[in-house]
Amino acid sequence: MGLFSKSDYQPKGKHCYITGGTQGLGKALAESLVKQGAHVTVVARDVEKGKRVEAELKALAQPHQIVQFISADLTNHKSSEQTLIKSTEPFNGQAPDYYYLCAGFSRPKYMVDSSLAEFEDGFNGTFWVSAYTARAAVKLMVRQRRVGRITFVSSFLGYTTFAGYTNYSPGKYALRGLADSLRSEMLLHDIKIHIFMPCGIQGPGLEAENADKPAVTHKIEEGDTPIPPEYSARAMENGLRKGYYQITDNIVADFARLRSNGGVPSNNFFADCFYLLVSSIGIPIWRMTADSAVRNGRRAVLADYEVRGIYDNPAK
Ligand SMILES: NC(=O)C1=CN([C@@H]2O[C@H](COP(=O)(O)OP(=O)(O)OC[C@H]3O[C@@H](n4cnc5c(N)ncnc54)[C@H](OP(=O)(O)O)[C@@H]3O)[C@@H](O)[C@H]2O)C=CC1
Ligand SMILES: CCCCCCCCCCCCCCCC(=O)[C@@H](N)CO
Repeated sequence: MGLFSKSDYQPKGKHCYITGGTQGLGKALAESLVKQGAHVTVVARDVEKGKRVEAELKALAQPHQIVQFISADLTNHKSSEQTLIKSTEPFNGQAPDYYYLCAGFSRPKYMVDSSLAEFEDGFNGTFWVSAYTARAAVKLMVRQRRVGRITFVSSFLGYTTFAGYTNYSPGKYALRGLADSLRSEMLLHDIKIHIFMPCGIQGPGLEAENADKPAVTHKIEEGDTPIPPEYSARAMENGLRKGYYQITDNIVADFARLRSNGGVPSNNFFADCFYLLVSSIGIPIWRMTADSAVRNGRRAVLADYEVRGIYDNPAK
């Protein structure tokens, strides 16, 4: 977007559908959108928290703005579809305009230590939790000949990954595959697709995952300083305003973006050439440090497995 041309990202008066809008990034976004004059639907599971957030958002809104919370588990495709339809009730059945797919969760663990359920929950809670809603949204919008935009939320760990994220990165990488293909298809219908690839975001989600994060995973992440959800939401909306397809929240993520990007549209052609050049040297160096952090953690992990009787025990 040029300095004097108006961005076509204009939440005012739009119906914004925010999954995971009751805390962290999604809640910060909901607040920002309400303040900009949007109608907002927030979706998450916990009813009590949802009602509380709905009241907080209503307090920020003008009387004509619609603010509603709907409780649903979005890892289920039927509830994902029904929830979207339900959100259209105050709008005469018209599909929402802007979608922000923030719902997600993360419980880092070594694969050796994960149950099958934890492994599957990881993928469901990162991929299907957004994919079902995206599918329902494009079908509804196209059927109604509506235009709009869908923003997925992946992660820095959707570009590159390391020990501890076998149940998280696969779904976050998969979201990138989905968004890349959908972006191309939606050129047919003038529906804009974006994907946000943030680094650490402070809040209850991160606190919960840090509570039992493997030491090696912690160590590799030392170089990243989590930012408040409001900053993260602002980075996302800045990218939307500029019309970026892949949106990052810092320069390190831009290095990862250029090193792992499936040939998607550039943000800024010349800046992207620079990021690619620097990352061609920087990323391999970073990978050496990450791998050595894993090797340095080896002794403690193997000793722990010895104590827990993992070795030569078919039941573990
Ligand atoms: N925090 C971080 O460091 C980073 C986070 N991300 C990603 O950004 C997004 C936001 O993260 P963060 O701010 O930490 O979010 P939180 O973990 O704090 O909040 C997650 C939100 O999603 C909702 N949610 C989770 N699972 C479901 C489900 N199955 N159905 C419906 N709603 C669900 C939660 O509500 P409820 O539990 O009531 O359903 C809550 O509102 C996530 O997708 C995360 O993976 C990316 C990079 C870094
Ligand atoms: C030149 C290259 C240098 C690279 C330095 C990189 C340092 C590692 C950053 C790891 C950041 C992880 C953030 C995402 C967290 C996330 O998604 C989880 N919290 C899940 O919720």
